[in-house]
Amino acid sequence: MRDEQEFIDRLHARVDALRGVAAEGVERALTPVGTGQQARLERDILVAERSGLLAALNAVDGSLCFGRIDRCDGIAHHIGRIGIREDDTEHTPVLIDWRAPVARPFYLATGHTPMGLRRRRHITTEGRTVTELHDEILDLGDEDRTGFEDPNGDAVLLAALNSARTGRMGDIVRTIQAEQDGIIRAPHRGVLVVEGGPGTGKTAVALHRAAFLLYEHRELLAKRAVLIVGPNPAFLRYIAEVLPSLGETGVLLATQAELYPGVRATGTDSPRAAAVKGCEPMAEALALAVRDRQTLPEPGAPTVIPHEDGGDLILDWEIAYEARQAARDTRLPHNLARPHFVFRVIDALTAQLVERLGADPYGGPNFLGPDDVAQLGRDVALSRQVHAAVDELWPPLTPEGFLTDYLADPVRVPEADADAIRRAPGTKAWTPADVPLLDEVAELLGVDDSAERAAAEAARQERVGYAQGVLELSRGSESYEFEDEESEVLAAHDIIDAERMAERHEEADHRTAAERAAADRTWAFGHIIVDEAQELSPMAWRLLMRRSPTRSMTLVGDPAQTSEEAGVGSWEKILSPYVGDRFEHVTLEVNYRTPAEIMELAVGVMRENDPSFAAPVSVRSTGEKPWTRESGADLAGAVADAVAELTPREGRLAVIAPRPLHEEIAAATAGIAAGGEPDLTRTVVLLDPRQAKGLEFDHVLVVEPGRFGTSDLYVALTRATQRLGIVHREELPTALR
Ligand SMILES: Nc1ncnc2c1ncn2[C@@H]1O[C@H](COP(=O)(O)OP(=O)(O)OP(=O)(O)O)[C@@H](O)[C@H]1O
Repeated sequence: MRDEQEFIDRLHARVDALRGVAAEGVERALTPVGTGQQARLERDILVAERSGLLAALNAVDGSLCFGRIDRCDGIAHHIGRIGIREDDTEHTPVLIDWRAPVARPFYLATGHTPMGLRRRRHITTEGRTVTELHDEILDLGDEDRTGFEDPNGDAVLLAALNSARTGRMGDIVRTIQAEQDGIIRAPHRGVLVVEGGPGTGKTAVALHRAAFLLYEHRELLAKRAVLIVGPNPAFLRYIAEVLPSLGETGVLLATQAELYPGVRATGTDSPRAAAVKGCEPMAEALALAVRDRQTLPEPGAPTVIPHEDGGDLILDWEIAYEARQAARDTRLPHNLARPHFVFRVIDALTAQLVERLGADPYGGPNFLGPDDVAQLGRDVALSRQVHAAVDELWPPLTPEGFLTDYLADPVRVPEADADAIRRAPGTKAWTPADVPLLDEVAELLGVDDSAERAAAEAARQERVGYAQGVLELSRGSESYEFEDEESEVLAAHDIIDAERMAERHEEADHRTAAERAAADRTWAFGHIIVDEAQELSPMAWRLLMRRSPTRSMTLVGDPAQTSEEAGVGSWEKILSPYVGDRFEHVTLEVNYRTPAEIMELAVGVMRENDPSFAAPVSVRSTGEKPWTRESGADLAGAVADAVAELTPREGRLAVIAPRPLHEEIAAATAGIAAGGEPDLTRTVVLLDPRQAKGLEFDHVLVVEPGRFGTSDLYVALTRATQRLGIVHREELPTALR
């Protein structure tokens, strides 16, 4: 204990020193140096790196080192959340990052396959104080004993599983199990699907895989960022601490609702509307609806445009049809093909004008020369009326504007579907299911950013102009100030030209890759991790696949817990359009959360419909049977009583009840956190099954389970790590009776 404490003290002294250096580094990197794109880019990267290092050092402070391996060859390594090196010329490692290959035996070695280890030690610390050691002897011939031997070797795991919950997920880096380690470090570069029942550690594994990939492919992922998609904001808050505790900060966590920059999807859809918006045929419907906006005048009823020469320009069906065909033939998105349409129309109308003004009444060649024709073309191109007529036929569209119109009057879908998704007049808020549609439409429309690019160039020119002014001033002042001196002093204009000076004054972009990615719809992420992947609709998958052109993804989920109607039940169905059958599929089989007694009940519910349903095996049992209680007339009162009984002294209790009962329960139960996004760190929270997805609590009270669908009930029953109670007034589902 004393040896380990000395080591931890030395380690922290080193970390404190590193923290000082990193803080100073950030400061220094922030002061502008050098000129030109490259220098600025390097500076930004440096700032991001140093800030990341600082954040990492701060985040892992609590339990920096958690293990040690002693090899048979006499070498020992301490294992921790991040790697730390000595300040010597060799940069000797003091603490090995858990992700380094050297650390791997810490997770994989067994008495049967010791991987060259003599002993594995788990070190528990509180702050900077060592409080416990657990040793496992792996070389059975070794007679040395430390007195800290753990006879079963799983005391640390069981302590972690039994510990009181805090309302925030913790990392599992101390106790990653061998089957999980294989997934976390999987070398597979494409799509990796991780399937497993409740509590098998899917979320934990996904987050540790993110940390591993950031370590293994640091350079690429620091530039391209990692995106983690979770089912709802409460879940993202629940997992938000895990990666920082592993020393990783540059990751973007988002729900589907946040994946379209500039839009906050605060509205809600009925399950049916969400299902229709999410289904695959929506893509085709939107594509056709965009084409519908490329219209033609009725044959025989052309658009007549008065022109300044006193005559009319006739935009008829033939002209528009040919222009439309030519524009469509470019296969460009709507807004980018539009200029092609416009040019064709202007050409045709100019030809009319040339014909009218320059025609030789005696049948000779046209009087007008190329310059006249060009001038007439410009006149047509500048005519407001021509533009109005063209806009009518091929309007410039924005994704938000188009989708607003579309949802007011959905076309190209069956009547019943149109009824389901039609927005009530006056509704403005976007819903999460609208986000993939906005993205789809943005793709179909394309962004004609020529105006923005022109503006950016104009702004640059302005900066150059300003810099030139400054340099001229300095030239002017030179003759004045240094008039009589034979000075060697270099003036500004001697060492820098206006272009460079302008660049120097450009705003430096100090955002991390994750921040930049969050603001850019067309960002290609280095890796995407999707949790509760079974819930995403085909339209949402289209959006995500656009964000991952390299198809480097980890998808975790459990089809048995699908609650969204739009969710895709089978991995093959989700993935075959994008990667065919080229994806890896692994399954986790052990349930680390739910005790065997509770799991037995939950599995019974699933077997009602599917007698062959297979569930993961619980790693522990508590001896406490779940109980059910009939409430009599006063359901809310019975819930309040049960809450009083179950509320843990330490840890958390969740009441999982159908949404319509929430108001009544919240009113009867003092101190319960309720609402759309309740604070999960409070001792007692009220949730519906969908809010409870992915979360866990020490104790759970399920209310009126007869009202839940099968998969929602399965989710609700599998949230507890210790005790489960059920209160009901209505009849119980058969499996719970
Ligand atoms: N190796 C491990 N060591 C310690 N705790 C673990 C380990 N693996 C999983 N756990 C714990 O088990 C619990 C369940 O893990 P997690 O939430 O990742 O499961 P899940 O498969 O995502 O569950 P669900 O599908 O129900 O959301 C968490 O508290 C997690 O910390």
